[in-house]
This record gives sequence, structure tokens and C-alpha cells, in this order.
Amino acid sequence: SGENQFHNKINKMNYLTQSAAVALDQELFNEYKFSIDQLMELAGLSVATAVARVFPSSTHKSALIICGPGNNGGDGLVAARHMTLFGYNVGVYYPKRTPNSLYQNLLLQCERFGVNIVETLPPPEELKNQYQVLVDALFGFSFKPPVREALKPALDALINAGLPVCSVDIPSGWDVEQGPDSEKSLKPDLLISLSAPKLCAKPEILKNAKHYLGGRFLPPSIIEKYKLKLPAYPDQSQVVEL
Ligand SMILES: NC(=O)C1=CN([C@@H]2O[C@H](COP(=O)(O)OP(=O)(O)OC[C@H]3O[C@@H](n4cnc5c(N)ncnc54)[C@H](O)[C@@H]3O)[C@@H](O)[C@H]2O)[C@@H](O)CC1
Ligand SMILES: [K+]
Repeated sequence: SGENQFHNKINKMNYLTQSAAVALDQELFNEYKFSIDQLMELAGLSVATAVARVFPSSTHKSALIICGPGNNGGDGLVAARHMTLFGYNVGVYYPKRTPNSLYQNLLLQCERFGVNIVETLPPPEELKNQYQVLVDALFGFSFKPPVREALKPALDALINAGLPVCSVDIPSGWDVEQGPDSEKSLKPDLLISLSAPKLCAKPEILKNAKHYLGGRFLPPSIIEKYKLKLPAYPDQSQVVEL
């Protein structure tokens, strides 16, 4: 039955610690000679794909993507561009910009694709009038709680807007291994784990959120080395629902 298939999938999965996620990432760059642009493009494409599966543009036309200073934010900038191609009206809020050409180029591409770069975050009630879905690309697997003051308003907007939230790789503000630390923590509606799920994505922590795996770029030898047990992607799909 469907129920059994669900449990088989979950039982087959395993989860990365924060240090294993960092080590795996470094190995892709140092040993396999991937460039960050390559992996970020595939990560961002899979984020856009999963969002469109769960919150299609036909019902969730306007999306705001909240981007942080690291690579998680970069995934958000890539997803923003793909989401315009998938038919969304896209806004990006990117309060803490990293001054290097990778991020500058991604932002310029967003502008050229018609993404609205939002300079000031509207209050929660206005957010709810302007958008139908939020994408949380604030912090990924390098986050260490607690959230520093400067990015608190961005996290609070995700928590308080009353809109569906799609988190990229890690629900922002969560400890990568332990998950949320209070009742007031972010509760995403969808998590897109990239390359492999981290410990905070275990079903008993994630609870009712939908969970997709994306970032279909791991070489088989890495899957073996890190003893990853991942579900098979269907056909040529960029994402698989867990
Ligand atoms: N190997 C993979 O699977 C890949 C991962 N990618 C993405 O890269 C992410 C990891 O990126 P990074 O290592 O750049 O780091 P993150 O994007 O997780 O965050 C690091 C940034 O957040 C800031 N930060 C950390 N703790 C903070 C706190 N308490 N308060 C305020 N700011 C804080 C840091 O100063 C840094 O600027 C992944 O989660 C994923 O989204 C993809 O882009 C490409 C491939
Ligand atoms: K995130």
C-alpha cells in the first residue's frame, strides 16, 4: 500500500551530521573539481522544481525568496530565476550581500529575468497580501544558532507572515542536527534537502512538513564513501518526494 511504501522509503534513509555535510561538500569541490556555480545551479533548479510541485504558480503566483549571505542564499537566487521561467512573479529579499562575482552575477541575472529585488521587507500583514508562498534560503548546513541580530527580521518574516514556507536544505534558525529549539521556531511546510538530508530532517523532527530530496549531482563513489542510503530519483527527475 501507499502507507507501506512511505515507511519503506523512510526506513531506507539515513541522515548526515553537520560535519559530514561540510566534509562531503568540500570533497565535491576539492576531489571532484566541481565549481560552486555548477552545484548551485542544480541545487537551485531542484528547489524551484519542488516548490512548483507543491505550490504551483497556478495557485501561488507570487513568491518571495528570502536569501541569506552564504551558499544557501545563492541557491535561493538560482531558484528565483528558474521560478520566473516556471511562471511565478518572483521577489527576492537579500539583505546581506556577499561582494563576490558569483553572487553579483546571480543577482544581475535575477534582475534581467524580471525578479523584483525588494529593498525593504514589508510588515507581515502586507507580505500576506503581496505573496502566496515564501522560500527560505536564509541559512543552510553551516548555520550555528543563535541567529545574529542583523538577520533576525528576515527570519521573523518567515515565521510570522502566515504564508506557506519552503525551506532550502535546512529550516532556517534550526540546529542542523537537533532541529528547532522552541515553539516559536520556523515551521516550514516544505523542506527540500540538497544532496542528502541532514539529521534535523528526520520525520520525528520535521513532523508534518512535506519533504523532497534534490541536488541530483552526487557521484556514486561519494554515496558509497559516506554510506548514504538515498531513495532513487524517478527517471530524469531533479527531485524525489520522501
Ligand atoms: N554540497 C551540497 O549539497 C551543496 C550545498 N549548497 C548549499 O550551500 C549551503 C551551505 O552553504 P554555506 O556553507 O555557504 O553556509 P550557509 O548558507 O549555511 O550559511 C553561512 C552564512 O550564514 C552566516 N551565519 C551562520 N550562522 C549564523 C548566525 N547564527 N546568525 C547569522 N548568520 C549566520 C555565515 O556568516 C555565512 O555567511 C547548503 O545548505 C546548501 O543550501 C549548494 O549551493 C551547492 C552544493
Ligand atoms: K534555509
